[in-house]
Amino acid sequence: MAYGDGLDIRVTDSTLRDGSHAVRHQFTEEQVRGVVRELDAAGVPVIEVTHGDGLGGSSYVYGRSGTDERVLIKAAVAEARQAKIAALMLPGVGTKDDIRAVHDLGVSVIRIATHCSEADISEQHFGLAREMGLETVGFLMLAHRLSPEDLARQARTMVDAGCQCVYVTDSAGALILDEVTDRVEAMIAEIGGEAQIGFHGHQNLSLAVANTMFAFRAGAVQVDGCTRGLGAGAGNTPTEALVAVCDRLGLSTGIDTFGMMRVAEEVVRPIMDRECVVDRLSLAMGYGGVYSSFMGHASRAAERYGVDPAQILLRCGERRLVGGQEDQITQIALELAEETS
Ligand SMILES: C[C@H](O)CC(=O)C(=O)O
Ligand SMILES: [Mn+2]
Repeated sequence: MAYGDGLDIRVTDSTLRDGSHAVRHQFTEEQVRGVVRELDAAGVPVIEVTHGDGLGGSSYVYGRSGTDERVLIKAAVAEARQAKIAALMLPGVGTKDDIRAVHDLGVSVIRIATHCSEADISEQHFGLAREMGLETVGFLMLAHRLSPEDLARQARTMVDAGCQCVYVTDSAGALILDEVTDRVEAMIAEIGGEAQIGFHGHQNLSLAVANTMFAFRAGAVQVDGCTRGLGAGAGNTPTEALVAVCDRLGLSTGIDTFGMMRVAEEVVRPIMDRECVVDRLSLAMGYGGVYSSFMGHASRAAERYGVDPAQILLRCGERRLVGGQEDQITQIALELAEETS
């Protein structure tokens, strides 16, 4: 299966959205301009720019943005010559007014994300986005928590509402190879022919590139990466490594392999606080199936209450917490502090 438009796979680079988690939502306008300019020149077809938790995410609970995301989005649109600019929104965090506003700023792809079992909360947003002529993508987050068949049923809800591509979103970096294949295949059986399938990977179990290739082989034609892996938790599928693998396999992404390597090293690495790595914490998250963006919150709560961040994260996994329940991380830290006092 191929994406079309001469591409086998269409890559969306989410450095300036998922990477926002890893820099505590402090991207500056200058950084966004620089990264967009270079990714665009390397041929990246879609670049996502938003607060890490999507439109409207700047808040006490999720973390305040250093620069208003609309300023960043406007700057990204101004810099892009060929790339489409995408924005992510989570119904309830953002609203339909946010979709209208970023459409007016020049965003052309809207990606609407829900927990994997809650697709129905996205219906009105897909409807509005299609009426406005936006390209639509759906994210079924923490996709490891549902069976392939149940996930496919959720994908059906999104497609019926107007979604043109549904992503298997491995928010915890918890899926392992065939588990990706099974989910993509189940979605193809349910919505193939009506919509495309995508895959968004995290690196917690060191499988992001391999999982992405398993997704492609099963029929996914849109995939995500973050340059230098800059993203939540252990980071995301590194775009430059993904592009190099596709190149070696003769799959066209439209992206310049060596250009991407340069952007990763010379443009993105210098704006990172630290490398995104598979360490004790991020690996425990992949193992325990914990939402990647909980890592920063857990580290801060652990420091504040003098408890082990890995224990916080493992408890988040046991309780099957989902995005939006970040306040419970503090609650768990307090419980652990009480248990050990
Ligand atoms: C809002 C989340 O960070 C979306 C995402 O990238 C994921 O679930 O993974
Ligand atoms: Mn992610």
